[in-house]
Amino acid sequence: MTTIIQSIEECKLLCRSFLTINKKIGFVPTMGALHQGHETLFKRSVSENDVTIASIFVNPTQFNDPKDLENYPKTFYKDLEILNNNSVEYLFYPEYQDLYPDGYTFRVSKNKFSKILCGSFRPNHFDGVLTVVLKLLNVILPHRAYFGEKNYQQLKLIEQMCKAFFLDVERIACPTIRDYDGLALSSRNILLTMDERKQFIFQNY
Ligand SMILES: Nc1ncnc2c1ncn2[C@@H]1O[C@H](COP(=O)(O)OP(=O)(O)OP(=O)(O)O)[C@@H](O)[C@H]1O
Ligand SMILES: CC(C)(CO)[C@@H](O)C(=O)[O-]
Ligand code: BAL
Repeated sequence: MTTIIQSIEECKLLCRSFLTINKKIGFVPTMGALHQGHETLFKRSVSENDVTIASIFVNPTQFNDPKDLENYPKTFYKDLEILNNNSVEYLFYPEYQDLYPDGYTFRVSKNKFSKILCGSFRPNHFDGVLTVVLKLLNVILPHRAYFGEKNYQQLKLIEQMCKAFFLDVERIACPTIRDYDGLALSSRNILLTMDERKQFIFQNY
């Protein structure tokens, strides 16, 4: 059974207790609405570590469009079933106030590479991503953290941040899992109309 942890303090205590007995922690950060793409990250972490912790947190600071944040799919009970079925031991499920006691006055800011590609049409998106990932890594102190290659720019920026701040975590890049028609699996796909879906498949190739 996956155990849900909401408090930062409880999560820190638990993770540090694993470290003192030399247990390797694998961490898979997500925004929920889990699918088979996420499942490959869970499976890999479970097979490579003593304990796996997933997080679900729809991080408001990485959304530049309030409608996108409002419409982001939420499927908590199905997510819990997926975590259980994949033998993920812990779900870290914090609230905004817990993760941002400073009200986002402190942040990780990356110039240059965060401003191009995806970052050019989602202003400040990657500052929000990097800030929340740094917070989560500091709470959990995992040996390994798992990220999808689907979000390639995100993956590269997280790798650069870990190097810049001397974080010990090993970053594991996982291949993109696609749907029957070739479209990369994505939590937001359930919001697409058939026409939008066809257009995205076309853009994929
Ligand atoms: N199809 C996929 N294959 C492999 N990894 C994936 C896939 N989709 C997402 N991931 C990875 O899972 C992690 C959590 O991603 P997230 O919860 O944002 O889901 P998402 O499907 O990318 O959602 P969105 O609709 O926001 O793009 C990220 O590291 C992401 O790269
Ligand atoms: C890494 C992440 C969990 C940070 O909110 C998010 O950007 C995601 O799910 O890709
Ligand atoms: N998986 C990417 C996170 C985002 O779109 O905000």
